[in-house]
Amino acid sequence: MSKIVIVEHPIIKDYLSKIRNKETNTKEFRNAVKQLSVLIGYEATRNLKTQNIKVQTPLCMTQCEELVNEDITIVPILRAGLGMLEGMLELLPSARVGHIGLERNEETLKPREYYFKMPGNYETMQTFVIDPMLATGGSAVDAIDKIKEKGIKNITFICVIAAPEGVDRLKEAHPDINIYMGTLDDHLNEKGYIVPGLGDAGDRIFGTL
Ligand SMILES: O=P(O)(O)OC[C@H]1O[C@H](OP(=O)(O)OP(=O)(O)O)[C@H](O)[C@@H]1O
Ligand SMILES: O=c1cc[nH]c(=O)[nH]1
Ligand SMILES: [Mg+2]
Repeated sequence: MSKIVIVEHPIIKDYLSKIRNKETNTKEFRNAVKQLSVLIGYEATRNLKTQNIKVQTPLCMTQCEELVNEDITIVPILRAGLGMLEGMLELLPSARVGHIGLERNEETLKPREYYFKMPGNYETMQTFVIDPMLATGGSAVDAIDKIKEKGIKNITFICVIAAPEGVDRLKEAHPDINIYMGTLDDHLNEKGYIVPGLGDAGDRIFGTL
């Protein structure tokens, strides 16, 4: 069963109000998405393994914990997922990066794949798939289908805003995937946009309005 986590925090709420606001410019929008990625990603990486190490402080030897050097890959769904990459790499600076290019057809709302590149060691790899928006869920389901085809099993999906329709579709298609989000919105409109949402995340991150 999928674990569905809405990461509740006053700083997340504050950044969400910035990205929802249609007056927020590209620079501020990009920065807010990056900060949200760090805050949501922090929670999504809570179960990473640590190992004991001894550290000499200026006063004495002490027992500490460091991250186990696991094979971690962050997978942004292009384009908008790229807006979350910098924040995730701040948390996991040694992670590798895979890319999946998907674009929703405005009429059918079905995603079209135009790029796919994943680093190797699929059996042991732990992946974090990132995309600010989970709307119908079509893009996330397709991206995770493709990742699983490579034999990758350990997958977490992280988004900023999700619609109930997308969460239901993703957890039904991939019940083994945990989903982390900054907020769960109300519904999708007739054009497949999340309401209240923020509009088109890719356009707002890259200034292609
Ligand atoms: O859940 P879904 O209904 O599939 O919608 C969500 C997808 O739509 C957006 O990407 P878009 O297709 O606009 O591409 P872009 O990132 O290049 O703007 C968003 O970043 C997701 O990938
Ligand atoms: O509201 C939405 C839905 C899909 N993609 C977006 O960027 N925004
Ligand atoms: Mg878009």
